[in-house]
Amino acid sequence: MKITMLGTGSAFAKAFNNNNAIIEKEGRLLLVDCGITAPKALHELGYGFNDLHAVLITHIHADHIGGLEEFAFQMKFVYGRKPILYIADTLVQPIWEHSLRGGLQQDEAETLHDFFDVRPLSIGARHELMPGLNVELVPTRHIPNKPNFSMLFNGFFFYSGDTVFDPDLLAGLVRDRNVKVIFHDCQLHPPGVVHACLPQLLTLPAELQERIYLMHYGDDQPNFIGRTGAMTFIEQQIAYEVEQLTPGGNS
Ligand SMILES: O=c1ccn([C@@H]2O[C@@H]3COP(=O)(O)O[C@H]3[C@H]2O)c(=O)[nH]1
Ligand SMILES: [Zn+2]
Ligand SMILES: [Zn+2]
Repeated sequence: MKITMLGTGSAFAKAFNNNNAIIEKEGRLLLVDCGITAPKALHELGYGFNDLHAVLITHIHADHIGGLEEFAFQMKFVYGRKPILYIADTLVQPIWEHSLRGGLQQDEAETLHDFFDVRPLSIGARHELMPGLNVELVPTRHIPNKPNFSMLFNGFFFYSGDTVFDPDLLAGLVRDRNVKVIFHDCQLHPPGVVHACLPQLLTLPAELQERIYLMHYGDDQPNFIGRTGAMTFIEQQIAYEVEQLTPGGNS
């Protein structure tokens, strides 16, 4: 499985794009989140929306869904087909009513289903997203009373969808689920109120840190290179073979 971050920036970063990714498996592309900067970032990598097999959403914040209006309009009016939208079943109604409806609704296009082939994902099940790639939604804490999901891909690759520091969850993933690679959002400066912050992540034991790759960071990330313990910054617009990032892999 190959992953390329379209961006690795925090919601307010300007030197980095929004923290969205493309996962490639068996020749198909999955977009993981589609923030404000995603349309341009995709274009800069040589892709258009019609090249994507599907989009998967973690939660309803603009740096994760702000590009969906353009995605929907392009697919309907330029390419004439409905793209697959994978989203937690509990977010199907809110993403339309609280976000997309304002821009997308018009005569004869009254619902989310007029733009997307909606595939609701239930919690606690493993869902096949495309050949060779499955996902399990892991509810994570981000903003009180606002549903948010991290993603466990193929049982070994955990990708956080914006989460507070949760050392018990991380330890359990590695101990009980044999998770090998963790992409984790990282706010560089404390306090970590809605995201894990770097000083918190640095308290994790080395055997956890060595599996952790940091993303969703602020513009002063260059000042922190070499100050992340056994954790490694992921860089945007570089393709990584996830299997090679496992401890003992060839990274
Ligand atoms: O209660 C709140 C809600 C939001 N925020 C900021 O807004 C940003 C929205 O996107 P994000 O989830 O990537 O990061 C969030 C934070 O930077 C915050 O600091 N406290
Ligand atoms: Zn975010
Ligand atoms: Zn968020």
